[in-house]
Amino acid sequence: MTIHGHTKSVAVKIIVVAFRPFRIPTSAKMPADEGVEVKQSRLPGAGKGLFARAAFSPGDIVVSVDRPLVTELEVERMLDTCAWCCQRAAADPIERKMAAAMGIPHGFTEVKSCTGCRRVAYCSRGCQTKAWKREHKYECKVISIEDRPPLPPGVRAAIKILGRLKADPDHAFADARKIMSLWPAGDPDGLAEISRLNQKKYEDFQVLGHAAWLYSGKPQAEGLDLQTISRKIVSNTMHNAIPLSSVFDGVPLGIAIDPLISSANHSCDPNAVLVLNQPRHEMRALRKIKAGEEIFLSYIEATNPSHVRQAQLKDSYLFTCKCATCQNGVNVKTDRFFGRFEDMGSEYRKIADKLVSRHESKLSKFLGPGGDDEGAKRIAAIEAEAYDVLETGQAGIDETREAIKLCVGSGLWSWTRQPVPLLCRQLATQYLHASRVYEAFRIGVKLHCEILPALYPQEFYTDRVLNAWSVSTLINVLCGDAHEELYQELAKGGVQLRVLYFGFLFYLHEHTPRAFRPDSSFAKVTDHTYTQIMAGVTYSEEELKEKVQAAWPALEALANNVTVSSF
Ligand SMILES: C[S@@+](CC[C@H](N)C(=O)[O-])C[C@H]1O[C@@H](n2cnc3c(N)ncnc32)[C@H](O)[C@@H]1O
Repeated sequence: MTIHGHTKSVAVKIIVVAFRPFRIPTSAKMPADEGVEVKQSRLPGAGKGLFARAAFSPGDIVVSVDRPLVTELEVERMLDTCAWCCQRAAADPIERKMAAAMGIPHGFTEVKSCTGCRRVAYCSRGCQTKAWKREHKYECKVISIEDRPPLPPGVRAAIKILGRLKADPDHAFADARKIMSLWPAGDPDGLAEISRLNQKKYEDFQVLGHAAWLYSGKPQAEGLDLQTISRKIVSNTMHNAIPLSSVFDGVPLGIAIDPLISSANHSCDPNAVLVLNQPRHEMRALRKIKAGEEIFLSYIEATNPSHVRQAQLKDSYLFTCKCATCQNGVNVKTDRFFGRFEDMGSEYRKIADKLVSRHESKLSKFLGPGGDDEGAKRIAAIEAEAYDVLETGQAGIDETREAIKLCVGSGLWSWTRQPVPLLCRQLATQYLHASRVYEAFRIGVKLHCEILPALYPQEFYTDRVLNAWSVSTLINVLCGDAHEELYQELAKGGVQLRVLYFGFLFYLHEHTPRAFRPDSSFAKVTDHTYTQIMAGVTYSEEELKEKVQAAWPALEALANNVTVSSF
């Protein structure tokens, strides 16, 4: 088979949204814990932290846990996702068909609901048995009551832990104590701080904790105050939750909490990242970590400017970040603008003036310290508008595109200063939903060639690998009959899609096992694709690599040509 022919055999229409929202991948792992230890953090007022006992190189697994101590699905996922291994089964028939064609697990996973409660589901007898033995027997009756609304994840976690505590206090208390000892609820100062920062949230969690105890039938266990334990577990589960999302498409699945992974403090310049290999959680080194160094994850998108990060950490996690980056002040890479306000054209100044009044109430959130002159206010107003488009969840293609144009067109934002990269990811997803394959491909290429390498220097970073996978599947679609005309037009301009496909195939083959694991479902899918495609070509890998190298500058030129005026 020739290069020209190869893609026809694997062309599938991609409707699965493979562009994930920009988020730090969130699953951790706890390795055999000899490599790490929990001790007092050097971050002021941050309590304990996770420390390396051995040296790690970039990409090394620092911690790996088969399954976190607690995982709880979102209420919306309880009937289409396995409550034990967290594998989702796509319900939409078209999504299912397409995912199955690509060998992606949510395309062929089947889940069956528990016949006792009909509130949770499992993908296999094995998962159901393990779940029953460990936890479901404690919650099945409690959650089955028909007129009871579905309970939030933190409450369900507390119900299971209370059940285990009642049945086997000696054993279960060790686990419960580990969760309770996490900050903030594990520390009287931490609790006082959260009630000061957000009294309502604090009280809500206390009420939910009490509800979990009541719903569990007011359990008692000798020597234990289960009411207080229930409140602490709900509070700490909600405050320290690691969000779980599906590796292939970023669908939010639920939350996890684990004493080891959850001991890692946050840094805005993390040296490790959490990767979910359902249901295994792994923490991987992003750079060299010396023995004795503290290991940090980022709980949020660390490439946001510092005022946005601080606001997000306060809103979601109720703390003020004391990491080294934040201690150094705001003049860090994430905060730097590309241009100066004085150079902003009059057209953009006028737009910014209008935005100043529209966003008056939230300008302070976007104003850097000491910057409240007219220029700073206009910049803050543009930023407020752009983050609004990102965060409301209501924006359409036009709004997202306009927000990118506003930032980059103003001359102050580069393509790599947030929220522009986040908006690009959003736009790519929106184009995909609208079946605008070529536009999604262009943005994906811009992300691959320019934006993501600048934001995440590690080639094995999961978001880079996932984006490469999206682009490769889009090329596949563009090589199909439906896009023949466009294909020829691109070829005339020097963009040889079928050759470039191999560039992505090789990239994925090399980096997926490192970003995830060789035995992860994602690595299996990319490996299968690689084997299938390579079996059908007459060239050797070396020959193909040479062709890719020669074709690559055309792809880079395409990325470079994605400018505000070409939108
Ligand atoms: C998941 S726990 C991490 C373990 C925690 N330090 C402990 O002692 O249990 C998250 C809590 O740690 C603290 N923390 C984590 N990162 C921090 C940071 N960068 N600055 C200040 N406090 C931090 C906050 O109290 C936060 O609520």
